[in-house]
Amino acid sequence: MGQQEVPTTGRGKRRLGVMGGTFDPIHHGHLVAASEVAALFHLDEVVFVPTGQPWQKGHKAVSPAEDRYLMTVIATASNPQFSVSRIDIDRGGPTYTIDTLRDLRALNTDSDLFFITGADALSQILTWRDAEELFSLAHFIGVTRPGHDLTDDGLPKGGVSLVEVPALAISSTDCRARVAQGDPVWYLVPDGVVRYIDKRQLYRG
Ligand SMILES: Nc1ncnc2c1ncn2[C@@H]1O[C@H](COP(=O)(O)OP(=O)(O)OP(=O)(O)O)[C@@H](O)[C@H]1O
Ligand SMILES: O=C(O)c1ccc[n+]([C@@H]2O[C@H](COP(=O)([O-])O)[C@@H](O)[C@H]2O)c1
Repeated sequence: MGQQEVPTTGRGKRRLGVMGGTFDPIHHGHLVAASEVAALFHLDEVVFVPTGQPWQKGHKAVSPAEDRYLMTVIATASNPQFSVSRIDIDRGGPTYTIDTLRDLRALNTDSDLFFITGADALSQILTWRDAEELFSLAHFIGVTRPGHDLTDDGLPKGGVSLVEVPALAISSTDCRARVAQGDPVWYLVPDGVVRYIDKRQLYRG
């Protein structure tokens, strides 16, 4: 892992990383994964795409999309390689990565796409809508995450790379629980996100 061959890009094409997530809230696990993959895969940019309605999290209450979007903007603003897209929020309805990738390809005809996903999400990918078509739209990069096995079993050969990233045992679930209990989330999420959670009184239960 980490030493895998970097897939080549079409001639003259930009290399655009895509980091999808519910980001409720965005934390340093997300940011380190994106930064590490950007360096290893020579990406020109990583676009963070907050979900509109994450249909597989349907049983859990999710914060308003605008709050998740703004926290993602705050967290990524200082990195010139990072940007944030509203496409999944503005499309409306449940979020499917097949739509994310189709839309991003249409908007970025000069780019090859690299979809970044943690080990937990990668292990669920065959349950996603139109799973078999996903791999024709982007190269998938699975990253290690503490507590989860990283494997490409059952996934198309050549469609997925597996990468070891610095282990950060941080989850949005844990951040929300900490805020609800009055515990600090300093240094688990960027400072501006701590301030935003406080200002908007998110996760107070
Ligand atoms: N600590 C981490 N290390 C590596 N990848 C991560 C980490 N946390 C999240 N990811 C990956 O980032 C993407 C978006 O994750 P998401 O926004 O659902 O965060 P989460 O912490 O898993 O949230 P929740 O706890 O609410 O389920 C997913 O592909 C997920 O696997
Ligand atoms: O396409 C799907 O059916 C699908 C199902 C579950 C998750 N995803 C995507 O996986 C990414 C991480 O999702 P989540 O719910 O773990 O925050 C995000 O980009 C989601 O849109 C996609």
